[in-house]
Amino acid sequence: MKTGLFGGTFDPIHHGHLIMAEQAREAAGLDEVWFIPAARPPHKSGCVTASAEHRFFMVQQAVEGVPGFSVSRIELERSGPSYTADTLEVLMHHHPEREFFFILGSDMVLDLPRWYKIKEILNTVRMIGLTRPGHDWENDDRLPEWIRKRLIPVTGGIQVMLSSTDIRERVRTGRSIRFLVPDSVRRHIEENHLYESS
Ligand SMILES: Nc1ncnc2c1ncn2[C@@H]1O[C@H](COP(=O)(O)OP(=O)(O)OP(=O)(O)O)[C@@H](O)[C@H]1O
Ligand SMILES: O=C(O)c1ccc[n+]([C@@H]2O[C@H](COP(=O)([O-])O)[C@@H](O)[C@H]2O)c1
Repeated sequence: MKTGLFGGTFDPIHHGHLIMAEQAREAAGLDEVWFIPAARPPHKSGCVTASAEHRFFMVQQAVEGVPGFSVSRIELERSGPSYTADTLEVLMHHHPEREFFFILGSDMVLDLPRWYKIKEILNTVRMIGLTRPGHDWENDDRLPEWIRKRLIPVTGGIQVMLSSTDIRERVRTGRSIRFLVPDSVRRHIEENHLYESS
C-alpha cells in the first residue's frame, strides 16, 4: 500500500497544505496520506505559536471525513526534536508492508541537505516535492544530485500562495481568514483566541 507521509508544523493547517496533499496523492498514486504534525519541528524552534495539541486538533478537523486522509500523533508522543528519521524508523518497523513517501514543498526540498540522517532517510523513502511559489528546486544548483535523484517532482500543478505565517499575521491584525483555512479550523482559532497576539 502506497502511503504518503506529510509532516509539518501546521501552525495552522491551511488550504495550501490540503491542496498539495491531494496533488501528491494523485501524482504518485498514493492510497493514503498521513498528516504528521511535528511536536517540536527541528528547524523552527522558538517560532511555533500554537501548542502541539491545538495544531494536532486543527489537522484532525481539517481531514475529518476525507477518504484516505488521516492524522498521526506519532511525533506528539515523543520527546526531543521531531526528527523525520526517527519517525520513519518507527513507522517502517510497525508497517513493513507499506511503501512510504514523504511529501514536502519546494522550500523544504532545498532544506534537505541540513536534515538529521538525511542519507538514511533517502535510502528508506522517496520524497514527493511540490512546487511552492518562489522556491524553484529543480533549477537550483545547490541541491546535490544524490538528493535530487530520490525526489519525485510534482510541477505544473496548482500553486497556492498561502502560508501559515500569512494566516497568523491576518488573525493578529484582525483580517479575514475565511476560505484560507477550513471552517472548522477557523472556528477553533476564533474560539481559542489563537494567533491574536504576536
Ligand atoms: N502553499 C504551499 N505550497 C506548497 N507547499 C507548502 C505550502 N504551504 C506549506 N507547504 C509545505 O508544507 C509543509 C509543512 O509546512 P508548514 O506547516 O511549515 O507550513 P508553512 O505555511 O510553510 O508555515 P510557516 O509560514 O509558518 O513557515 C512543508 O513541506 C512546506 O514546504
Ligand atoms: O529531521 C529533520 O532534520 C527535519 C528538519 C526540518 C524539517 N523536518 C520536517 O519537515 C516537515 C516540514 O517542516 P516545517 O518546519 O516546514 O514545518 C516536518 O515534518 C518537520 O519535522 C525534519
